[in-house]
Amino acid sequence: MSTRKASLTDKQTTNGTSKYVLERCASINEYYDISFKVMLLGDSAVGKTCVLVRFKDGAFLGGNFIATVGIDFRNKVVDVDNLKVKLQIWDTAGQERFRSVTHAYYRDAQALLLLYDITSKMSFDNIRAWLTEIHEYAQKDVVIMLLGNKSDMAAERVVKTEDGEKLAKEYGVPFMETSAKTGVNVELAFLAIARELKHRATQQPSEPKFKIHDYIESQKHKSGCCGM
Ligand SMILES: Nc1nc2c(ncn2[C@@H]2O[C@H](COP(=O)(O)OP(=O)(O)OP(=O)(O)O)[C@@H](O)[C@H]2O)c(=O)[nH]1
Repeated sequence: MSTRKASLTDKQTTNGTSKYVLERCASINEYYDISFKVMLLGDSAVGKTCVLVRFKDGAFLGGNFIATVGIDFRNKVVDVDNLKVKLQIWDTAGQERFRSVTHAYYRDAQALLLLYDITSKMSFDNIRAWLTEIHEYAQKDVVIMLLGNKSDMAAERVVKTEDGEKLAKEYGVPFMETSAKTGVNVELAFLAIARELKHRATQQPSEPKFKIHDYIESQKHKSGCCGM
């Protein structure tokens, strides 16, 4: 189905190397004002596909693990301050053999959600290597968020919450523990990214700067949730 663009471009800003266009677009199924590309990265089996499906469909993909081949994407439109923000979310294959395919997509992403699995020390240790790749291939001003997934698996946990927090602090990126199984913090992660991107794109110099860390903390406390 084709998307009709109603040529209502209101505003265009440049921010470092990235360019955002505020546009009003419509199709029968989808209506949005502004759109951004978000990529999910991290080792195989950390739960990237499950986090995306939880956010998009509100469901958990349990059962047999089927590894992503190459790259896949899904769209979701969310409301941010009366604007319809479309997130085009690219789910990448974590397996090493697909890296050269996924590298080609980094440059177009405005935000990256980098996942590890709290029950896998190796997936956590590999985060530094992922960040090196990101710095090599992604836009300089890309928004990065670190997520420690599978927070429901308390008995199998091998990565402490504090270690995730510490690493995120070292790289200056926001951090949350999520569970695709229970849904904890999944929506918050995407909404925080949507807000950050929307603010970057539309912010007037007179407006106060959006602070993603503060937003996350305030929303966590509002919903009364924590890492679990
Ligand atoms: N308990 C629990 N299991 C999860 C969670 N997220 C994912 N899983 C399970 O972990 C396995 C891997 O999940 P996927 O989402 O396919 O992993 P992926 O990161 O997309 O893997 P690749 O496609 O190979 O990169 C599946 O068996 C999921 O059911 C979670 O939050 N909690």
